[in-house]
Amino acid sequence: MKILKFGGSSVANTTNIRKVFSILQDQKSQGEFAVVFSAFGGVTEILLTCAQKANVGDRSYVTELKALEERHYEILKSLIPIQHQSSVLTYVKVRFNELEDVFHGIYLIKECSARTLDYVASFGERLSAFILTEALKVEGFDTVFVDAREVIRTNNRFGNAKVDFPTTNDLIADFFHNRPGLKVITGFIASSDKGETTTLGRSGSDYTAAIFASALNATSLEIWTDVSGVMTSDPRLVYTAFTIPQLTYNEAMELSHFGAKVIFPATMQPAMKKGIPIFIKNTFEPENAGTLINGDDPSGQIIKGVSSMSGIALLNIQGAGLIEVVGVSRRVFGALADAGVNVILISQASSEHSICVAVRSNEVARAKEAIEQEFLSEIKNGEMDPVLITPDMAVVAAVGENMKHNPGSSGRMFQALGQNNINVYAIAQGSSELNISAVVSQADLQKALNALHEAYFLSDNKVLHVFLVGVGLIGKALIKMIASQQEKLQRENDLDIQIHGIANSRFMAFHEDGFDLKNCPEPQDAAGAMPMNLEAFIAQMESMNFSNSVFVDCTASQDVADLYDRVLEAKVAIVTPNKKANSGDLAKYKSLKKLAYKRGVKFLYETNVAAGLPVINTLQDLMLSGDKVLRIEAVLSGSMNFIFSEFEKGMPFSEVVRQAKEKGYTEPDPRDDLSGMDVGRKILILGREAEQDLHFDDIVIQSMVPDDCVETKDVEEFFTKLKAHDTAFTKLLADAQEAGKKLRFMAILENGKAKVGLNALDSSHPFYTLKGSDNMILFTTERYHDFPMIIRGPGAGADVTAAGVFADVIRLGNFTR
Ligand SMILES: NC(=O)C1=CN([C@@H]2O[C@H](COP(=O)(O)OP(=O)(O)OC[C@H]3O[C@@H](n4cnc5c(N)ncnc54)[C@H](O)[C@@H]3O)[C@@H](O)[C@H]2O)C=CC1
Ligand SMILES: N[C@@H](CC=O)C(=O)O
Repeated sequence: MKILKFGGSSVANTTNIRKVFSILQDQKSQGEFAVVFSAFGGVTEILLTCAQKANVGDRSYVTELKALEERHYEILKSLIPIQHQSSVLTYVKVRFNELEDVFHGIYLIKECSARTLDYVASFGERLSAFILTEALKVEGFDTVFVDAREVIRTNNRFGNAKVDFPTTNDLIADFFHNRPGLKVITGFIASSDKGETTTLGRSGSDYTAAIFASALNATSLEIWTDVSGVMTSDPRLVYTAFTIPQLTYNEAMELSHFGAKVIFPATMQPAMKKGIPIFIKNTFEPENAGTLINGDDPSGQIIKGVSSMSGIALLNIQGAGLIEVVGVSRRVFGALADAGVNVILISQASSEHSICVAVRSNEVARAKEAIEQEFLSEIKNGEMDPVLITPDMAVVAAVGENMKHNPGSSGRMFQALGQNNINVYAIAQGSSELNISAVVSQADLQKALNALHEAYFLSDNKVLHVFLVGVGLIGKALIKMIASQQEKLQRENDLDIQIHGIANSRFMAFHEDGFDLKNCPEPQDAAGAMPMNLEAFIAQMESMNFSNSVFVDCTASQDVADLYDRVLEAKVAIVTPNKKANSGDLAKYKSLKKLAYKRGVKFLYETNVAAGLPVINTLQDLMLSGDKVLRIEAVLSGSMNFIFSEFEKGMPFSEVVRQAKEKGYTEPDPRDDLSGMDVGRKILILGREAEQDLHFDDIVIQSMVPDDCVETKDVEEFFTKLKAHDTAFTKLLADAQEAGKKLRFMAILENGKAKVGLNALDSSHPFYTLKGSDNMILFTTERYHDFPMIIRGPGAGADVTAAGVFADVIRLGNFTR
C-alpha cells in the first residue's frame, strides 16, 4: 500500500486535475494505493475569509460564497459527464446550503470560534475529495470516499488538533479492511471523540497522508506538489538551486525549519517513526524523480542544502556581571519564554561576557523589555549593559547529516562568506553537527546564500557578475566576445559570465538578471538608463551585492581609477586595460595591490601593456620565481609602430596617424600615443612589476607632438594642425632611410631609469622587422642573460585588447574556484 497526497495547487483547476488523474492511471499497474486530496487551490483561504467577514458584519461574503459554489460546479461539470452529475450536484448544493447557514449564523451572532472555523474549513476538503471520488469513477477507478473525520480521532484543540494515534490507527485499519476499492481521502480534517470537526494545523493534508501511511504500514508516502522536490536553496534567491535527490528525515526537518517550505516537519513524524520513505514529487513534471526522504542516505554528501530565515533581529546581553554567574541563561530564557518570544538561535562565547540571541524582528522589542525587566537591578548598578539590538538580520544555515565528524564544512562556510565580504554577526552549531548557522545582515542574505551554494554545490561551476564601465571601443568588443563564448563557457567550463551594469561617460544602466549580451544595448538605450555617476554606479554594484562581482574598467579615465580602492574594499575584483592607476603615484600603486591582497580579491591588468600579449603575467612569474630584471628594451605602442611602419609606404604622416586611430590602435586621444605618454606609462608599469620603485619623473620621454598641436580644441583640430607638419616627418623618415635604417618608437629601462623616444635602427636590431601594430619586448634578466626573453605580437586593437581583458575575467573564474 502506497499513499499519495495531492496539494491544493495540484487540484486548483480542471487542467491540473487531469494531470493528477494521469498520474493515478500510471499508478494502477504499481500495486495498491490510496489518495489524499487537499481542498481545491485557494478554497480554504476563501472559506476562512468569508467567516471573518461574516463575523464583522461584512455581507460581501455572500457573493464570494456564490462564486466559490460556481467554481465547484464548473470543476465537477468539466470532469463528470452529465448523466453522472446529479448526485454530485446534490452533494455540492447541500454543502453550500450548510455553509450559507453557518455564515448566516456567524453574521447574526457576530461570533466565530476556533471550533466554527475548523468546521467551516472542513468543507474545502470534503467538497474536493467527494467531487474527485466521483470523477475518478468516470476514469475507471472503483473509488470509495473517505471523510477522514470518520477515522482520524483528535483532541479538541481546534486549529491544531492532536491525534489520538491508537484509536486512529485502529479506525483506519478497520475502514481499509472492510471497504475494498481506491480510497479517496479528505486531507486536513479530523474529529474529536465528541464528533466535533477539527483540523490538523499547518500542512494538515500532508499530515493526514502521513497518518494513513503510518496506520497502514505503507511502503511509501508520495507528496505531490508544484515543485520538483526539496531544493538545495531558495530558487528565488539562488538561481542555480537544484533538486536534492535524497535527504534523511533529520536533514529534511532542518531544511524545512529554515525555509524549504515544501514539507512541514511535524507532518513527517508518523511516517518517520515507521521508517516509511517519503517522496516529494511534482504534479506538473511527474517524470522528475523529485526528492526521496528516508532514514538513510548512502550518497555520503556532506552538505545537502543551504537555507535561510529572514526578518531576524539579534539581542546582545552583555556585561561583566554575567561572567561565572550561575543562572544567567536560565533567567534570560525564562524571561523570553514568559514573554512568549520564540528563540531562533543562541550563541555564547566561553568568556561568558555576552549572550547573543536571535529572535523574529516583530518580537524583538518585547524580548528586550522582558530581559531588561528581569535584569533591572544588574543594569541599574552597571553589572550589565542595556540590551543591544541589531535589527535587519537573517540566518543562513548549511544543513547535512554527514557533517558529523567530517572536518572542513564550517571552514568552507566561513571562507565563502569572508571571501565575499559578508560579515558574520553570530554563529551557532549544535553538537549534533547537522546544521551550522550564521547570522548575516538581511542586505547580504542573497549574496551569502549564493556564495555558500557555490562553495558547497557548485565547486565546479562559477558565476561571475560583471559591472562594466567604459562601453567604448574595447568595452563593446568585450561584450561581443563574452556573448559569443557565453554558452560554450557555461557548457564546457561551468563558467557563467553575466553583465549586470554598463556605463559610458554619459549614461549607466543595470540589469538584475544580467543583460542579454547578444542584444546588449548601449547604456543610453537600456531600460532604466540614467545619467552616469561613478559613485552611484559603484553604490548600485554594492547594493546588488552579488558574490563574485567583477568591476571591469574599459575607460582611460583617472576618475574611474581613483575609485579602485573603494571597489576593492567592497571585495569586488577589478579587471582593466586602463593604465592610469598603475602608472600614477607609486604609493597608491603599491597600496592598491596590498589592498587587493588583503581583501582576497584580484586586481588584473594584463592589457595595461601590449594589449592581449602575456607580458605582465610573464614578468610577474619571473619575479615570483626569483629572477631579476636587468634591462627591458621594448616597442610598446601598437599605434606608434603602425604609424612609423606604414609611414614608410609613402602616405602623409597625419594621414597614417588618422588611420591608426580609425583602426582602434590609438588611445581615445591619439596625442597620448604621439607624445610618448602612453609608452611612458607602460614602461613605468613594467618597471614597477619588475619590483623597481619607479616614478614618472624617472622616465625621459621624447614627444612626437609638434608644439602647436599640443593644445587644440579637440582631436579633429589636432589632425588639421598635424597636416602642417607632414613634410617635417617625411624628412625624418627620408634621413633614416638614407642611412639604411627604420624609425621605431621604443622604450628602454635600465638601472632604474627609462627612456622613451624615436630611434633609427639598422637591420641588425630585432625591432627592424616589426610591422603593423606589432609590439616586441626583450627582457634581459639574471636568468635570461645572454639572450633576452622575447615577447612579440600585435599590441593594440579592439579585438586583441578585449581578448586580453576577457582572459583576465576568465582567470578570475579559475582563481576563486
Ligand atoms: N585601443 C587599444 O588597442 C588598447 C586600449 N587600451 C586601453 O583601453 C581603454 C579603453 O580604450 P578605448 O575603448 O579605445 O576607448 P574609448 O574612448 O573608445 O572608450 C572609452 C569609454 O569609456 C567611457 N568613459 C570615459 N570616461 C568615463 C567615466 N568617467 N565614466 C564612465 N565612462 C567613461 C567613454 O564614454 C567610452 O565609452 C583605455 O584605457 C586604453 O588605454 C589598452 C590596451 C590596448
Ligand atoms: N594606444 C595604445 C593601445 C594600448 O595600450 C597603443 O597604441 O599601443
